[in-house]
Amino acid sequence: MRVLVAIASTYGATAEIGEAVAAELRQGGHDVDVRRVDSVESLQGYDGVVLGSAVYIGRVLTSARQFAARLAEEFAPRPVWVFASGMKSVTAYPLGAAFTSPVPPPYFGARYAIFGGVVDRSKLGSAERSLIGFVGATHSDERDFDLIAAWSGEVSVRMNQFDALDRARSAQGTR
Ligand SMILES: Cc1cc2nc3c(=O)[nH]c(=O)nc-3n(C[C@H](O)[C@H](O)[C@H](O)COP(=O)(O)O)c2cc1C
Repeated sequence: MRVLVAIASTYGATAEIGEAVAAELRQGGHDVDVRRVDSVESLQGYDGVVLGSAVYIGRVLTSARQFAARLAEEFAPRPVWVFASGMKSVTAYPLGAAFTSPVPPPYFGARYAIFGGVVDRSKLGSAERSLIGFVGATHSDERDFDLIAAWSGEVSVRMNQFDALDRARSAQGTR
């Protein structure tokens, strides 16, 4: 499957998670591009999408929501997987199907995997530094790349199932 990993990231932690997801999908035989959400003008040429965003003050980034809204019509026929990176409500292993299945819109409305992210105080301004205590996020790197690989591996298998179904439908002329 030709896959777009579209990322909304302020300080780069989620972008690096996106690269790790892409590496695992490539291992599964998929052809993958990782791009910032703002730079994607169309989903033409992609069979599926992984959308990942950082969480700030209890919400995924506006750019991720805008991306989903802006290309809503193009998303419709494509399977979409969603993850977030944050320091709270991190999804535990083992991952259930609810976390590894493609999701319908609105993309951050249903259940989705939340991976531990990064808070690097040295990159933050004074307002953000005072906010991290308020939201309960602490200075650390909580990314679990084994968990991210496990999630991506399951997503990769599901993508292959979609691909097989798509081919079968095309062969029968029902697509
Ligand atoms: C000001 C600020 C607010 C944050 N608010 C939340 C939050 O509400 N919930 C959460 O889980 N993580 C929160 N985080 C943690 C970020 O989601 C985490 O650092 C994320 O990995 C950052 O990704 P990025 O480097 O791609 O921007 C916050 C971090 C900062 C700096």
